[in-house]
Amino acid sequence: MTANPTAPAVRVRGLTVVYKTPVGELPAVSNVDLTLAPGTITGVVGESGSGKSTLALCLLNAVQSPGRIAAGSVEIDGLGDVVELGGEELRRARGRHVGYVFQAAQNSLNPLKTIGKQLLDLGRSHGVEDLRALVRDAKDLLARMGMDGARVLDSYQHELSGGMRQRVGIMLALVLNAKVVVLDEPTTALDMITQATILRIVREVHDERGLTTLVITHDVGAVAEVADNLAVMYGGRVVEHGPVMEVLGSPRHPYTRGLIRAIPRLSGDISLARALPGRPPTLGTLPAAGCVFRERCDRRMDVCDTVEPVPLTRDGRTVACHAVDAAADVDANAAPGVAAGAADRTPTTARRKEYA
Ligand SMILES: Nc1ncnc2c1ncn2[C@@H]1O[C@H](COP(=O)(O)OP(=O)(O)OP(=O)(O)O)[C@@H](O)[C@H]1O
Repeated sequence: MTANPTAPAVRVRGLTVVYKTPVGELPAVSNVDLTLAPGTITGVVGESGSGKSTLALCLLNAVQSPGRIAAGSVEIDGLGDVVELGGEELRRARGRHVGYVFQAAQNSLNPLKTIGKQLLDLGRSHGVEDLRALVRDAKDLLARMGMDGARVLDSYQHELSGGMRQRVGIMLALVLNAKVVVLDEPTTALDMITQATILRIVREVHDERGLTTLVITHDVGAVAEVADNLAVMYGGRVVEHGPVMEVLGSPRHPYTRGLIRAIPRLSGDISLARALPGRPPTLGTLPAAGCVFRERCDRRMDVCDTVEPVPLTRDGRTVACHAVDAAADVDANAAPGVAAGAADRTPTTARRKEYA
């Protein structure tokens, strides 16, 4: 898996998204920094409500009322800060620059038009001149996903199964040749075998076309198959981010460890799988200060109640956890030749930059 350096980078900085609730606006995504390196696939995992879809919508500046982007930027190479785009510029960017498969894509097709008609509408609305080539490309993508392209294009959505509609959604996200592709739960309506096939095709198309891809999923196992990097979200924060095999192989954040421990095993000792105790926070139950994960954490310290941990990057891995920082400092202090400043625990933005 070699990343394509000509693909666009995506830089999310200080992103905060709030939703209006009866008790005021509350953050679903809080001050998130996340870079998608050019030509890589980044998986985003986390329990329901952790903010994955909200973060992904920001790549298209598509957060809908009662939500809004309250702060931050989403810079995409060749496009600029998407948060600043509006009107016609934004409409053109969607589909052309950023392809998107929405969660429940299988339900988002127009029931009154054939898939082929919707494909042509999409092409025309983006000024595609060679509509024949567009249809050819669509058929090719559908065939790769195991479908009869001509038949599918002649069908209405009710004539297709949920899994077929989901694959149509993936085709529509890829067919305009967008260089940034966001897939929100792309395989939920598919059985296990088809999921694996679709993710393999996503990987192939990603490599062939030199894309930068974000894949949101609940399925930690599936993401290991397809992603280069993994971001773990909890309570609207990215609590850990790094190369997928490293994050899954030696998770540092207690939440990542809990998520991995909770994966049911198909072989070996089934009793080793342990559900993470407690429940993820909702917008209303998110603590106003301190670490959002502390109530469920097995490494909770006093500082976690009052100070929110700042994401620190070491050895290409970003983790937001006081306990991990404390342990790393012990190691750093034990190692000869390490700068004394590494033991400074002051959680400031300046410090974050220094590590990043
Ligand atoms: N339209 C909305 N109005 C109010 N709150 C919302 C709205 N959409 C999302 N939220 C809240 O924002 C938080 C993040 O939701 P989001 O859908 O981004 O999470 P998610 O990780 O994608 O969850 P899932 O895996 O279930 O899709 C949740 O607490 C959710 O209840």
